[in-house]
Amino acid sequence: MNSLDKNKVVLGMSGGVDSSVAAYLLKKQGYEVIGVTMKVWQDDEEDNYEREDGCCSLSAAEDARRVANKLDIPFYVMNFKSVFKEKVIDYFVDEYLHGRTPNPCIACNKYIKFEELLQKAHSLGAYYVATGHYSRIVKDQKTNRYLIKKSLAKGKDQTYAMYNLTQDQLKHILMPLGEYSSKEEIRNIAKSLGLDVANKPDSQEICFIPDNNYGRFIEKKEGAKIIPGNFVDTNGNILGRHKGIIHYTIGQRKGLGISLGKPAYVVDIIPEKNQVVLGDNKDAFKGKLIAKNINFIPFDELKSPMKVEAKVRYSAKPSVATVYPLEENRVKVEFDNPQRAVTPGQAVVFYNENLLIGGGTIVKAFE
Ligand SMILES: Nc1ncnc2c1ncn2[C@@H]1O[C@H](COP(=O)(O)OP(=O)(O)OP(=O)(O)O)[C@@H](O)[C@H]1O
Repeated sequence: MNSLDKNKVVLGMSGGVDSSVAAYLLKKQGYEVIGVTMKVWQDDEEDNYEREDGCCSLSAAEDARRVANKLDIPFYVMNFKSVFKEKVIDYFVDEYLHGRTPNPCIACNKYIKFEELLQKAHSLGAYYVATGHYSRIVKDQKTNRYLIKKSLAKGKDQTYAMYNLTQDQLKHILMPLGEYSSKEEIRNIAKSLGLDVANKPDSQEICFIPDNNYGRFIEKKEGAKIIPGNFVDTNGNILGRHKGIIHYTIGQRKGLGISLGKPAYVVDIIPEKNQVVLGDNKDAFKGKLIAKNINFIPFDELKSPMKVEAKVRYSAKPSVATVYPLEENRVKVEFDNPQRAVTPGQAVVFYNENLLIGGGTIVKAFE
């Protein structure tokens, strides 16, 4: 570790405008920057890097290479396919098969970008790994802990997917975009540098499923295990047939393929019975949840109940709640106002204004 150079950083470059501008900003700050595009997504039969879309397309790597050339920084394409399959894709598929709704970006941040890529950075002698995420990492001078704060760009903040990073990871991460107040500013920097990625659209939610059809993606990989079952009402009465639990998520209304003469919403999924429970919109609201695999950022352990603002999904508004510590690294969260579509498998993430307090994986929601 002693031989790591604190002036050297490996930057994950996805060929988009954010990581391209991050390269420029880091270089301007005096860092020796090494650009890396990770190839992460692989298909069993075909090599999907050849496609024109998705973060790992050939064109994405070529975009990143062109930016690196223009900024005069070394650039490599590295193969992370097998670890990405194990830590992100297999987890993603398995969660759906068990009736939960996973968040692959959280797994990718923890295990790929800030673990595997960080290890690569260290093997190249770099102390830091950097990304174009909208998030701020600051060191608390009093406690010497690394804290995560929301980005200043409203609507772009990506801290939700970082709640489970450790202090050891955080001390090696740089995110130079967090201090900027809008994406527009970042695009303008790219334009002023003459980078042709300046107007590229934002990347979509799941990088390895470019058409967003995750049901088909899982079916193609795990076809045999997807078994149709019953839609039931909240009293357990059978309403009709569903296509397999992987095709549904809590709160879903569209694409149910059943007509009940009134709007119907998925309010629960019972994997043991292979059932999807349909109800009214009001049935999709829950006031309490249990979460596991809890990680806190400003401290190691929660010793007494804490008032926070909590988010139950990436796009949810933070809502006032109390977090109660439980055994086995779990918590109970009680919201002041019930939340819609609290979904097992998704993360609940706690904030105190701009400060990320921590979070965990939702196990169940109730009342
Ligand atoms: N395939 C990849 N290889 C290397 N780094 C990556 C890759 N995909 C994402 N990253 C890094 O993670 C950051 C956040 O990724 P995300 O998918 O949210 O992209 P984004 O916010 O649209 O950024 P960009 O505009 O740089 O694509 C990127 O800015 C980049 O630093």
